[in-house]
Amino acid sequence: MLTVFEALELVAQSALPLAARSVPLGEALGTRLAEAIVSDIDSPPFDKSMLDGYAIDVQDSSPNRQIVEEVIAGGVPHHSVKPGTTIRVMTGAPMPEGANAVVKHEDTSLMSDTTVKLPDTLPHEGYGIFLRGSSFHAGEEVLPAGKRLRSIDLALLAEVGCGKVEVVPHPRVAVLATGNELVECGESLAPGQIRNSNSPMLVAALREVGATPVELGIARDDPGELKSAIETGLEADVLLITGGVSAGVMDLVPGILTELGVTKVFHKVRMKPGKPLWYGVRELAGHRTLVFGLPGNPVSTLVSFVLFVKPSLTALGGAAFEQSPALRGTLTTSAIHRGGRPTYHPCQLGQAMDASLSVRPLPWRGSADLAALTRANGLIVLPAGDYELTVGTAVEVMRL
Ligand SMILES: Nc1nc2c(c(=O)[nH]1)N[C@H]1C(S)=C(S)[C@@H](COP(=O)(O)OP(=O)(O)OC[C@H]3O[C@@H](n4cnc5c(N)ncnc54)[C@H](O)[C@@H]3O)O[C@H]1N2
Ligand code: MOO
Repeated sequence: MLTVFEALELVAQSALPLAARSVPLGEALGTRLAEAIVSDIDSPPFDKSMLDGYAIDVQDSSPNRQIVEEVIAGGVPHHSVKPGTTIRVMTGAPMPEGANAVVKHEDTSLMSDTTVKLPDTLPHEGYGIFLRGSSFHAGEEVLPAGKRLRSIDLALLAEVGCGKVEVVPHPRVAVLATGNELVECGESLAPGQIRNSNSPMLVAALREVGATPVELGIARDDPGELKSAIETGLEADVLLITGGVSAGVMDLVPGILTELGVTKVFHKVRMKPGKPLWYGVRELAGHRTLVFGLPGNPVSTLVSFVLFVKPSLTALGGAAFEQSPALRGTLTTSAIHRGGRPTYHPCQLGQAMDASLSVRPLPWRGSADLAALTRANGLIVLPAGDYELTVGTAVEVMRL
């Protein structure tokens, strides 16, 4: 059986960036730029007043000035500032010729409708003005290719006129739950039934990492129903199927995937939970779909998602295939491990008195004990073997 590391290496080989495409700015949040962005303008595009007040020449010593014009944001001055005169400007208005500072409105007093008295001490030259091109110039690169776009980056793209941008798009990820025992969460349970908790969890986890979920509902353990749902799912960039990948009589998923042209890369990984994880790839007419058969138990699904799916999605989105960094913390209670598979054990991470990371293993009843995970904010990575770890032992942890 493959180790987690070996399996991750295989996934990384096929999780390659999606083809870049042009998207409207409103859809670009969280994607990575596929091109460097070069400005078509100086920023600001004109010398701009940063205050409501009076545009003056600081060399002019006249205490009172005649107001020859008012310029609002969006307007343009028609006069220049000459000795003994001033132009009233609003924040955002272009500065008139002949002015080299702005006096704040509240530091002045009006003598008449057309005369203003300036303070005894004038501001220094340049005060209250944002000079043309002082942020950047036309022709300058303002955002590099590969940058992940945050809200502030979208503001800059808008400023330089990019209504559409070339990005590596968010992966589309289909989510299919399988199993005769499953009903949707709004339904009451007949004997032997349980509610589908994997789909809402995966859809939300996908949204958290910026992927676009495509919900395919529940497919019964019926070859026809499974095949048709899987065929739809294969149109996405990634297909997540939960359940039906271990060794039971109804575990039909691997066979159907093979029939639909998905090439198996591996089945089973030495880890707990999540051992029956299945991974394959389909290439058809230039479209690649990564297919994860996630073990049905909700905790197994979650751990497999965190370890394998999440880094794949980041790589598809144009970044490196990387797991969130492993951290070191110190056990605050002892922990016992039994078994030949490394275990990802739920824990509560906190801050110790010396500001280091404290790790409290949580009581956990295995891969169907979803409730225990709601109390956890991390996983302890316990290596394979039979041993006991005492309080104070350093352990590897991952944040959830
Ligand atoms: N003979 C063997 N049996 C099992 C093995 C094995 O290696 N040999 N592996 C065990 C492990 S480990 C796991 S994990 C499970 C995984 O099984 P499957 O992926 O085939 O999943 P199912 O059998 O369909 O379901 C397992 C369990 O999870 C529940 N489930 C399924 N889907 C959902 C859902 N959408 N929401 C909530 N719960 C779900 C399902 O009812 C089962 O209880 O196999 C072991 N067996
Ligand atoms: O590996 Mo299974 O996921 O232990 O329950």
